Amino acid sequence: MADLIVDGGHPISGTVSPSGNKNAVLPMLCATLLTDEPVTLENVPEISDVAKILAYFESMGSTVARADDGATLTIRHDFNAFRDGDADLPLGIRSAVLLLAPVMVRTGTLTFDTDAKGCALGLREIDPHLEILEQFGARIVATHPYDIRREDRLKGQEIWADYASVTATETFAMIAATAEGSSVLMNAASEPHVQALCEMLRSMGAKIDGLGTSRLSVTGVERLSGTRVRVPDDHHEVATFLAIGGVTGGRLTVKTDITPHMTLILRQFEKLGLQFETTDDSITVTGWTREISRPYTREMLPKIEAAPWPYFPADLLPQAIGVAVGCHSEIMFWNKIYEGALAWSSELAKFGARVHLSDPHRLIVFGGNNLRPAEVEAPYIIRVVLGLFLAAIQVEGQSTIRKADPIRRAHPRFVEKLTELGAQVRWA
Ligand SMILES: CC(=O)N[C@H]1[C@@H](OP(=O)(O)OP(=O)(O)OC[C@H]2O[C@@H](n3ccc(=O)[nH]c3=O)[C@H](O)[C@@H]2O)O[C@H](CO)[C@@H](O)[C@@H]1O
Ligand SMILES: C=C(OP(=O)(O)O)C(=O)O
Repeated sequence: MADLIVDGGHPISGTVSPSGNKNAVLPMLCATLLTDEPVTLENVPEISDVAKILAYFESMGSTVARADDGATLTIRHDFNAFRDGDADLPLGIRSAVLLLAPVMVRTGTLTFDTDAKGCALGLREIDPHLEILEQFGARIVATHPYDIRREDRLKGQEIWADYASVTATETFAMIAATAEGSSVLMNAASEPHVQALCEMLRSMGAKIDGLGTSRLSVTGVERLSGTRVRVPDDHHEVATFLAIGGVTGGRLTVKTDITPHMTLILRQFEKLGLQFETTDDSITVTGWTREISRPYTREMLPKIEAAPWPYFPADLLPQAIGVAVGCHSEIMFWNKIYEGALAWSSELAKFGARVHLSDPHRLIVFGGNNLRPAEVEAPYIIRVVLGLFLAAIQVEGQSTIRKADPIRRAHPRFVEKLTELGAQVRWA
């Protein structure tokens, strides 16, 4: 495990381009299994989760060609069955669960023994995925390890999910695209990455309606073709860079075409005193007042709530918390999704921040802290490393974030990009 050494208190200014969205590229890579034709993906981030999925493809005999820009991949699969011993799905990443649907559609057989655990945010269940497979007609023959099979083409279904799950919605879309007849998913997730997968499937010939809403309807087609598509920029990374620029007193511009997806995200960071200017292809952080916006309802505690899209994303809550520790007054953070995503907040006390974990979902950050550099340890949660980084980078002096490696799962060249913008930060 590697540590991040952060020399805080220096303005980070300039212009930066964000990477492709990890949570978009992973389902898009998995969807390449739905066709025998080549698929080209542009703006692919060089991250360890992508490397694990590509290693799995190559172990199955698929070809992966990388263009000179390093970010354009052309993938072609020609296996249609597992050979003995080849069926190990990659472990240790949540998106392993996204291989289940396309492998089932492609080969008719699934054997695996993984809980597809990702970041340590609480229980990461696989039940919604298995339920969808079963509802479309696959049979669970054995569990732990799992042996799941289908005899015929999967059959279209109307499903009303318990909750709007990102990866389960992606599983649904990948199965329904070529299932017989029509399918509907109520309580579908609608995150930008879910929309990106559905747009990719459409460009392969799938008939999908309801993108960006909670009702996805799909008319199954016999086969999907190859395509060439671009992975969207990562809205988590866009917001993170802007926050880093703001808390260091810099003026930082992020070049991106995803400003329409950033409206609520920027509004929540504005509650923390960050100031932005937006154009069609860029967002600039221009200042940080440290003042939390006061609600008109004077008795109410200001709050930022994270929930499934179009709410503020749970994967941005740690970064918002990392900004809030430097503000002048108090604000509550409410993670409506995960029951284990806030325990790390006790590390913030080492910077001199005062926080109170009200229950597993709600955290109050008190303002007016006299922050100091600290040595802290990150849990296995990508975006918490960024939250701790935001606390460290705003304080003058040297801080250390132990076990910071999880950011390599989503944010390529993070340290290099920040160094180019004037940050004093390095791996150790
Ligand atoms: C590879 C990938 O894309 N990972 C993302 C995906 O994970 P993932 O798809 O695993 O997350 P889900 O959307 O399934 O939600 C995770 C867990 O939250 C709980 N839950 C969720 C929604 C809800 O309304 N009620 C509820 O209880 C469930 O216990 C569920 O197991 O979406 C999460 C939520 O945006 C993000 O944090 C992850 O980065
Ligand atoms: C929680 C995350 O990832 P995963 O679901 O892959 O663990 C994340 O991307 O912040």
